[in-house]
Amino acid sequence: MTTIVLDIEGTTSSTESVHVGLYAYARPRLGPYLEAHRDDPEVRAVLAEIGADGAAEAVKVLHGWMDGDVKATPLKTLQGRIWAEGFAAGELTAHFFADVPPALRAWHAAGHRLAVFSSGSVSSQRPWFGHAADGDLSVLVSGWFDTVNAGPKREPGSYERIAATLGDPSELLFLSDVPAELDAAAAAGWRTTGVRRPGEPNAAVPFGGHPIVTTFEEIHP
Ligand SMILES: CSCCC(=O)C(=O)COP(=O)(O)O
Ligand SMILES: [Mg+2]
Repeated sequence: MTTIVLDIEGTTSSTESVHVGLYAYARPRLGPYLEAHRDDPEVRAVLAEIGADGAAEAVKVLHGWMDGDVKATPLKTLQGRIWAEGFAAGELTAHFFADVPPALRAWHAAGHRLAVFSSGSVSSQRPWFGHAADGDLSVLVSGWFDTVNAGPKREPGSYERIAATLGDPSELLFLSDVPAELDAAAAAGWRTTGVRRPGEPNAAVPFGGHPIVTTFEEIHP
C-alpha cells in the first residue's frame, strides 16, 4: 500500500483556478475580515506575525504577498478562513484537472491512502476537495498537511514530520509541480513524481532525476 500525498496548485488543480478564483475572492475581503475579527486571538496572532502597524498596513503586506504568490503562512491562514466562509456560502467552486477525480477514486478503491500537503491552509484544503464538480473528494483523503502543521514545502524536515504521522517514508509518494518540493521530499526518503501539466507555470522547468508525468493516468502507485 502506498500513501499518495498531493500538492494542489499546479498538480491536482490549475494555477488559474487558485489565482483567479480564490485569490480574487480573498483580496477585497482581507481588510474587512481583519476589521471584523480584530478581537479573534488567531487573527491577532497573524497580525503580530506580519509585523505591520495596523490593519491597513497589514493589508498592503498581504496584497504584496498575493501579487508575488508568496506562500507566507499568515496570508495562507487568513485566505483559508475567508475561503472556508466562501465555500460554506456557496460562493466558491473548486477545480480539479479531469484526470484527477477518477485517479483518486481508483487509488482509494485499490487500498492506497491519500493525503494532501499544500501551502494552502488545511481549512481551505478540506472545502476545496469537498467541492469538486463531480462530488466530494474530501472523503477519500485521510491526512491534511500545511505549512502550520508540517512546515515549509521546500524543507526536508516538513516531510519528516509528515512521515512521523503517515509512516515509512519509502511508502510515501509525493506528487508536485515544484522540483524544489520534490527534492525536499526525496531528501526525507520519500518517493516522488513531478507533475508537468501543459500550460501550467512549471511546465518547462527541469525536474532533475524525479520521474515525470503529465496526467495522473500515468501514475501506477
Ligand atoms: C485550496 S488550497 C489553496 C491553494 C493555495 O492557496 C496555495 O497556495 C496552493 O499552493 P500549493 O502548495 O498547493 O502549490
Ligand atoms: Mg504546487
